Amino acid sequence: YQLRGYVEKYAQRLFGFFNPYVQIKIHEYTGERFEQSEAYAAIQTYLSTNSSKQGKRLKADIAKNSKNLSLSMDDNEEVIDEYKGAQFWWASHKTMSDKQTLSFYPTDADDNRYYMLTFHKRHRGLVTDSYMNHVLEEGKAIGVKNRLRKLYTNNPSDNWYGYNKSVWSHVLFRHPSTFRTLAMDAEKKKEIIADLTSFSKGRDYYEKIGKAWKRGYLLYGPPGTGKSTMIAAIANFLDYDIYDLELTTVKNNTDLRKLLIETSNKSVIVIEDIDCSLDLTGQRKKKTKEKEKKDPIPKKDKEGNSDGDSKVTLSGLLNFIDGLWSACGEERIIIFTTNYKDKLDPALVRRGRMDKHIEMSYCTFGAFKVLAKNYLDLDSHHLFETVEQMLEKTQITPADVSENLMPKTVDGNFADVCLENLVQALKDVQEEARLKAVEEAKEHDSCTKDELNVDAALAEIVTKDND
Ligand SMILES: Nc1ncnc2c1ncn2[C@@H]1O[C@H](COP(=O)(O)OP(=O)(O)OP(=O)(O)O)[C@@H](O)[C@H]1O
Ligand SMILES: [Mg+2]
Repeated sequence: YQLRGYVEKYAQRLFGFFNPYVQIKIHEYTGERFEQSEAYAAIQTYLSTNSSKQGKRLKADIAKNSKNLSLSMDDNEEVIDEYKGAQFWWASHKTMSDKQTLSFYPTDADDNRYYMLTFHKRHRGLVTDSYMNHVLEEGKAIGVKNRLRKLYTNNPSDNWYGYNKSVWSHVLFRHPSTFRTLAMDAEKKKEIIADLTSFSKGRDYYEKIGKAWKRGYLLYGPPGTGKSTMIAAIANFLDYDIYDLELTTVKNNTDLRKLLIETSNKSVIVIEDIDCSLDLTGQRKKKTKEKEKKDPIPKKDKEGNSDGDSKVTLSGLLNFIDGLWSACGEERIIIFTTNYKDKLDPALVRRGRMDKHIEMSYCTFGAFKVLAKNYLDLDSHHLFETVEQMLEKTQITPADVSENLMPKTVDGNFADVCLENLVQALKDVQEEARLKAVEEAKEHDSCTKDELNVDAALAEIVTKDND
């Protein structure tokens, strides 16, 4: 053995002297952990694009968390990669382990796979400076594109230490909403898409300006105007995971922070109906304390629990979004939705926390045209003009419009029927609004009359008193 060791050592030295090539080995499993090394996985995905074109013997498999069948090199195959004019040879090898022991947990780790990168020694600088990073980043990016996306929800804080230890649980995220199907004015849509695109490509920019790579969106508008639909469209557009945070089940600020830490990069963190989730209308903490002083018995919340149930405070939430901890990940979008923007504390929606405020409005003609195209495959119709005129004066949500555009009968030309239904619905809404306005006017009238009466009565009393 000793002799063999010596011979190998010197033979390699001699060989190295004449051999102009450098080799780098990347093992599949490293160290004690039986977990595939990140570098190996990234290289595998990177090479899969190359090897599926060049390789003759390939392996097909569905990798963990991936939606596509991926092809990779079989053992002892080789592919050539080119980068900045230099050539790189990648080969996949396997060494059988010479351990004679039986393992309790037979894993793939027993036969050691590795990639061998070979390149000319004049490219050594290129490899250490940029090629390796290029391979890893590209590989990771392809991996992210191929992965199955997930929709997470937070487990109630109470369950974290029991049987189910994780703070988030997930299902696969499949929502068909896209920006194409989202009903909205074309201009506004374009602006949002541009904003998202520049965000997702903004790694260097955010680093340059010294800001954490995250962005806050506030979506506000009446129910049924497409806020949730927009969130799904954003996640689909950027290929991000979604974390749907249910604030009412988070016990306190520390737990909130823990949830934040456990989120992955490239994700959308959503808090829906932020105005209902917390008593954020109470402004900052000081004011609630003042209230408590006046009102020493703890108030009960909607479910009848006493105040101690969720102790997430406004300041806790502010820190969640924009505090020091919020920078512990990157490429994250935080979205709040609300029906009443004015109810929210200004500190919560200031720029930097909620960078972009998007109003989801009642259906406009532009939005209607998208719906008509989606639902009825129509670009124009003689009723469009009527609809346009009516939409200008009517407040109807895209949800109501789309309901009317769904065919309910099979007979007849259903585009005509649907549009007629819609016009009728618009008329109904207008009539309803008119009646409401009349009623309000009446009420207002009687109120002012009552006030006048009270004033007169008071005046009478005062004069009597004076007398
Ligand atoms: N802008 C829109 N584009 C396309 N579909 C829409 C749009 N707005 C609403 N819809 C349709 O109406 C339904 C309700 O929309 P959504 O759930 O997004 O409303 P929301 O604004 O989140 O309401 P809420 O405030 O009650 O949560 C969706 O199923 C969707 O199909
Ligand atoms: Mg919603």
